[in-house]
Amino acid sequence: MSIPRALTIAGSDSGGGAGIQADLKTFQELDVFGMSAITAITVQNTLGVEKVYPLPPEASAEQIRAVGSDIGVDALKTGMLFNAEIIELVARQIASFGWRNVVVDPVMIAKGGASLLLTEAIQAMKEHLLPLALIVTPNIPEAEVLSGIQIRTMEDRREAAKRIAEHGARTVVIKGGHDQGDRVIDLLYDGSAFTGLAGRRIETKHTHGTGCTFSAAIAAGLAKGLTVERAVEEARAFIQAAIEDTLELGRGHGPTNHWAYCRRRVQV
Ligand SMILES: Nc1ncnc2c1ncn2[C@@H]1O[C@H](COP(=O)(O)OP(=O)(O)O)[C@@H](O)[C@H]1O
Ligand SMILES: Cc1ncc(COP(=O)(O)OP(=O)(O)O)c(N)n1
Repeated sequence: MSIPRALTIAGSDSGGGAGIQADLKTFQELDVFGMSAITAITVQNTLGVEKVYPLPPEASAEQIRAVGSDIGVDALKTGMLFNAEIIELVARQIASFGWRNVVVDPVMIAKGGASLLLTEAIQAMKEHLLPLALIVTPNIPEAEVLSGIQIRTMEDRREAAKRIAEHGARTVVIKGGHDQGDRVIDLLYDGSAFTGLAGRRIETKHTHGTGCTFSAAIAAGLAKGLTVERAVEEARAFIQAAIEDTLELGRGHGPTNHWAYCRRRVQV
């Protein structure tokens, strides 16, 4: 039996709730062998990001080459990439391996307001990374930046998804974690049709790393051979359980519970 293998190309979160740490926990919980290429080290806890130390761009590229040429990659996700040089080298590696199951989480700003992507790197993301994406998963502010339009209504959200798809991403999922009201709606656009995936908004401040965890769960599903739609569905179930069964860690925005989804499955 072959073991599904997934790679995360992202930043390290010392607090363990987001970034590489969240991704590897998610891969492990979803029965996928996880590997990492670290792009930056953040000094971070539930109170916010204190400092960012980007690694030399070649360090990211070499980690990708090392695991790709030896262990192999069934699916990958990108997270915090920080600058244009890292984006360009990462995109070059992905293209040279010909990997197709690519999930791009266009991480820009942490919930506490720290910048995780330099403004001048946005163009590089559009130009070099989005054309390689099977799925791109912006939250609402990221979708505004990538599409160049303000999102107020569902119609705006659909228009933004279309514009983001024009950069070459095959599927766009605009996440609804920033929605107001009692529902969150993730909007999926596959280049021709829209699907609104609605769920109950869970009232909690402990949502640190939701976007990282969601995109990692999608990558895990793709690594296991799920379709895009099924991988997104399972990722939604995974993150909802992780938000609901809160861990109450730290004094700020705490991490989600990466054990919750599988523990619930064992109980039923
Ligand atoms: N309070 C919440 N209740 C239910 N689902 C949520 C909540 N916050 C985020 N989500 C879900 O978590 C996933 C990540 O979304 P989001 O928080 O918008 O990403 P990001 O961390 O990039 O801002 C989406 O599937 C979204 O619907
Ligand atoms: C190292 C690192 N990568 C990404 C993020 C942002 O994660 P996200 O899932 O968008 O969650 P919040 O920061 O919005 O809570 C991060 N903080 N650190």
